[in-house]
Amino acid sequence: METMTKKNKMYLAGEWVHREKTLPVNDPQDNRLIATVPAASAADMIYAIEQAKEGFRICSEMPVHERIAVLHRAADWINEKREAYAITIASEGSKTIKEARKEVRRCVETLRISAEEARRLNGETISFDQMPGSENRLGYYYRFPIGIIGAITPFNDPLNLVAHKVGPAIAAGNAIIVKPATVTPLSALMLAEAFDHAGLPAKILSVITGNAGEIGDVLVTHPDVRMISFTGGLATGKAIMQKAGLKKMSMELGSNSPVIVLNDANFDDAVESNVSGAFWAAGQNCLGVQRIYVQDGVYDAFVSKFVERTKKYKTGAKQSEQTDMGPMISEKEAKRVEQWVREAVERGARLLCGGNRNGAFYEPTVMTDVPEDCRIVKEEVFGPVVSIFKVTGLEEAIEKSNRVDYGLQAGIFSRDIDKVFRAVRKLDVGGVMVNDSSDYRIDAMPFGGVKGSGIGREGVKFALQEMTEPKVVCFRLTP
Ligand SMILES: NC(=O)c1ccc[n+]([C@@H]2O[C@H](COP(=O)([O-])OP(=O)(O)OC[C@H]3O[C@@H](n4cnc5c(N)ncnc54)[C@H](O)[C@@H]3O)[C@@H](O)[C@H]2O)c1
Ligand SMILES: O=C[C@H](O)CS(=O)(=O)O
Repeated sequence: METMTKKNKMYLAGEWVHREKTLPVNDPQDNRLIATVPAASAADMIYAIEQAKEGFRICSEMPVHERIAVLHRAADWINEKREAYAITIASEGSKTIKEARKEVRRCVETLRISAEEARRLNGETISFDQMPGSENRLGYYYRFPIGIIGAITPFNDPLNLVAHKVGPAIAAGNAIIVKPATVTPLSALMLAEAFDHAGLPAKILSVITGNAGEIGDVLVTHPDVRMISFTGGLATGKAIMQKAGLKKMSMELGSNSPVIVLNDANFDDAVESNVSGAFWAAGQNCLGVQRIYVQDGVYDAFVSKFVERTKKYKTGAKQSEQTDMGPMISEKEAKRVEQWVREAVERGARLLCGGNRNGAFYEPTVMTDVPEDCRIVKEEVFGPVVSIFKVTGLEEAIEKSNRVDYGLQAGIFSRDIDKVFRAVRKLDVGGVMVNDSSDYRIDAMPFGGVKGSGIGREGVKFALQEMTEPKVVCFRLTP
């Protein structure tokens, strides 16, 4: 399947280049080879960084209106070819074609918001005369781009999460080098195609494919790379931070999202929202619903309805319009989830549906009575498994929600405004979705978490702030 016009090439400082050594890109559904990409060397990454120095000069000197125009042209290109982009996501990754189409729409939105935020990257005047002795001074601060940004991205949203780094970087006037997930590089390369066609000057953007250890370490440790914008697992984030040394860090890491359902919740709404939130992208979603704390007055009815609805969630071939959920990213990951579920069941958990694996496919799975010290409760499952717990009330639900070393987003279903605001204040997370599951995001909102879920925020305006620095300018006027 023709997934991109620049087959078997990577985007190195504005040039499409082959390499003799290549890596396979396989469809996780059947392991079919769909493409090969260059296995870049450490020398390639060093070259990309060298070229990015000139790229940063070029981008930082581009008038803002030119950056805005490039971002909109790239968005236009992707929108015109949206089905090809969706097919690529649904081929190299584990999303269904329906899920992939939504990611492409969001990528277009992310680039357009980046263009808008480029217009709003302003400073402020400063009243220096607030201090005695500074009566004859005036000035301001403005924000300037920080230089070369190293972006490392995960497999599960292989297009939009790359756009969340490339869009703001270019909007702010930086140069950026992307090391996409080794298993899903094609979408990132197609994003580069869009910018190439949009007329982005050479050397500003590179998308370097290859083994993380070899090229990732170079990108992370090189002194001319002034920021690492990482999205991925907690363990990888920690490893990167230890290697990086003194540079800006944006860490969008793992999660283990809780949802609270109180007795007064809109019951059917809570069921529908959390089934979708749990099994979207086969649960390989940092905002995926992993734990649901249901108040005792509606617990039995909720569990029954949730299981009934889960059993109707259709697992199958990703390219079928009737499929709700595809495979996981690999059989290895599906086996890990299978093992975590088995551990829980052996320790007394009740398996109410799912629990079966076929290759990389793992059925949507619901458990109750899961011991709280099981990995599937404490760690990030990153798979299609939900554990439902009965609670006596809001305080118990909040306390148990906060017990894990993650804090990205949570959901709460209730009509009681006082209880909702109590949860908003006390849930130790970066976002609380009220009468939505934890799996709700728009690309303009601040996005990120606390504890093991990361450092800093994405969401375009907030990424732009992280990818720039303030510079103060003060004039002393002669009396
Ligand atoms: N918080 C968020 O916004 C967000 C969004 C999506 C995914 N995630 C998280 O990402 C994880 C799933 O994605 P994944 O499996 O691709 O994560 P991962 O940590 O395995 O890999 C992420 C990226 O890091 C690279 N990498 C791995 N080891 C590296 C190293 N030593 N040096 C440099 N780069 C290295 C990988 O090649 C990949 O490009 C989950 O934990 C999920 O919660 C978080
Ligand atoms: O996997 C985590 C993603 O950031 C969530 S979303 O796809 O951006 O909503």
